[in-house]
Amino acid sequence: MNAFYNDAIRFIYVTIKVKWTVSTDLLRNARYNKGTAFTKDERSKFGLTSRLPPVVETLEQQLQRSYDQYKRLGDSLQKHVYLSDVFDTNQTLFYALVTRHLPEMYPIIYTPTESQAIKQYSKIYRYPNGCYLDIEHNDPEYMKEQFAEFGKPGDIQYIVITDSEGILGIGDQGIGGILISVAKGHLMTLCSGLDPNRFLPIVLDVGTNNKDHREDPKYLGLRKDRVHGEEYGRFLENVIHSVKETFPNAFIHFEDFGRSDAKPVLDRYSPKLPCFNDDIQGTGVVTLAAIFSAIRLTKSKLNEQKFVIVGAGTAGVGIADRIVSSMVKEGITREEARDKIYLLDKQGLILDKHADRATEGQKPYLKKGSVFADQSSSDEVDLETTVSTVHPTALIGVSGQAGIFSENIVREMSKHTKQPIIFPLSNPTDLMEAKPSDLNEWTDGKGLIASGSPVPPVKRNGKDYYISQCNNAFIYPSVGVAAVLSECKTLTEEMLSSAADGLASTPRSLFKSDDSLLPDLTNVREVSRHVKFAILKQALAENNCADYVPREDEALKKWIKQTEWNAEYAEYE
Ligand SMILES: O=C([O-])CC(=O)C(=O)O
Ligand SMILES: [Mg+2]
Repeated sequence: MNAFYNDAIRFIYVTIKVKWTVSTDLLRNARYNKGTAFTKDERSKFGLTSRLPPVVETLEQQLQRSYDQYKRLGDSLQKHVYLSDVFDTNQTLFYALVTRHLPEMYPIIYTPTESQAIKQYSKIYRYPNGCYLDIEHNDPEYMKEQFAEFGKPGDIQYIVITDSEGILGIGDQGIGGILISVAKGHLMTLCSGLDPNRFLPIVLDVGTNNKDHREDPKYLGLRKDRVHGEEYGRFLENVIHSVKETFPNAFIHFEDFGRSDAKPVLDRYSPKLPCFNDDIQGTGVVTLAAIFSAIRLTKSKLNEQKFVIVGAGTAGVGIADRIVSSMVKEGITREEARDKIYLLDKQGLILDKHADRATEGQKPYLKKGSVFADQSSSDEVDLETTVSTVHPTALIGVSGQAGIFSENIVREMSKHTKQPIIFPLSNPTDLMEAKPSDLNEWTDGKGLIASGSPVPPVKRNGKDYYISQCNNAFIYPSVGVAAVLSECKTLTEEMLSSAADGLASTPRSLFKSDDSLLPDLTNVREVSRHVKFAILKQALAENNCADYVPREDEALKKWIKQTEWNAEYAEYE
């Protein structure tokens, strides 16, 4: 009797406790929370009835309220914080809201507002955003335990890792870099349908040399000099090893690593496991796709172009390498292709005499200083001299130097080429190498312009010129999801080339206007299906693809669409 009584008490206690736990879990778990959209039945089943106002709403009604709240906010950073709160409380509502207002909210959750949020991370911090690994815990066993908190082996499919040294064009941001990993994940879902619950954002805190952060009493990361060299290498090796042990099928995306580590890290891991560097490969591929569109408009060939690339870091070298691969495919030698590309860093054109300071990635592009000896009064060859000597057909900026494409330079370039291709790609907006409206003016409307951050159309002489956004966001979500779907052993060069071809050959109906260089953001999901199709076809041709991937074109197209995650509420039993 006594035992029965005790059991009964325990039973009641456990039931209540379970109910209590479930209700708070459901409301506090952004993945499952539906807020006011929990049905009457669910409310009563999970003990939520008195925890919610009585009216049951649809997702549509919630979307309207959220959008009204969003509209009432003053500046972009406030809007960013608001959307982060929605994400942290109700993931379905977040993705449904941003999907509906993508062109408006994309610059808020991503570039350029993201850069303000990263700079101010420790000030605006409210809620942890992913996985934080610091170099003071440089132990693979510890790391595996931490990763296991985020899921079982099959749970995580896609991981974005940053070490925060080269965030956008704003450099070392320490712990705040977690938000670039988070933002990249949001776009994976919005643009290409990755299940957000299969995604893990990681920041590696190896210290920061950013004085502002180090001196900020609110700073949330390690207050020590950034670690480089062997210790850094061992730390990264432990991280990658532990990731692969815990989540063997996860694809790894490296983001915003510093210029000295980005390429060596990619070279170390890309032959061994499925991984990708967005700044080198993503920016390279999307820029090449925009170049393909531009030369289609100028009715010329890639091999007939001469490129001046300003900014010789990860993105600059990545773009140069991608152009070279395509030129080689068109039939010239690697050396001939490299001769057509002029790389400049902060000091100017990178010349043979700079071999000592050049990174491995820059070395193939060194130019003979003697060619410029007569043109330049100093030892260095600046951008103006390079442009007036070389007469480039394309000028690409990934320098982080606002305004470096000056009126003189652009007018000089325009004298020698009818439709100059000019891409100021530095992010965020205030770091662009020139304003698209100025470029349009200085080229008399003839310039084929694309920017890294979104800008409104340029209005001139009664005409609207749409400026395409040439941001890696047009490519990495498709590359990433295609790599996950294929379960490829490694991401090959040919798969990347097929991504550029896939993007450049998307149906013109998905572009804003005839002279747009890249498709319109509103159509990004549709565009991404074309790109994924191209990549998966290549993976199939290489036998680098799981057995379950359909072999036949129509079945493959259908399957790609079916695998996308959509922001809809599920019913709970
Ligand atoms: O995040 C972006 O907008 C593009 C990018 O990778 C960068 O600028 O580093
Ligand atoms: Mg980046």
